[in-house]
Amino acid sequence: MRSDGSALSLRRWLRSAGFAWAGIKHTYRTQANFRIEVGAAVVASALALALHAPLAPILLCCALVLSLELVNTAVEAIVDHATSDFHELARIAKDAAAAAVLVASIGALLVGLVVLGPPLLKLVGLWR
Ligand SMILES: Nc1ncnc2c1ncn2[C@@H]1O[C@H](COP(=O)(O)OP(=O)(O)OP(=O)(O)O)[C@@H](O)[C@H]1O
Repeated sequence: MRSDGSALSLRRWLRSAGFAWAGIKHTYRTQANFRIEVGAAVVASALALALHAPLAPILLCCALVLSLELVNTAVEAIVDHATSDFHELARIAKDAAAAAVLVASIGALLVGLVVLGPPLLKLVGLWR
């Protein structure tokens, strides 16, 4: 009985994960910014590994920026579905969602500079 329940929960979880993966694939296909952010995440993570810098803050920042880009894509889709007319509330929703990505990206850039900057400067001999 209990194992049946666990199997059902796992199947539900896998089904939800499938929908989520479809959302990631759609965003990657349609949003150039998301592709750039994925590329930046790969480069920053590889640099952290190569320079033996802390990986956790880099991964956390990448997850935050990519998640907010996914939410931004969702907001754009909902707004476009709701109206094709120009509307002040539609503008506010899209601008605020885009601003969330911008704020997270600036934060991620600053964290990247703080975490990766010193080991990079040491590597090129500009930091003792
Ligand atoms: N229906 C609308 N009503 C009012 N303003 C809108 C509407 N649709 C878009 N805008 C304005 O135009 C801006 C750009 O909208 P758009 O949907 O092109 O977003 P985008 O960030 O360029 O999307 P994408 O990344 O998919 O190209 C919005 O941030 C908003 O200011």
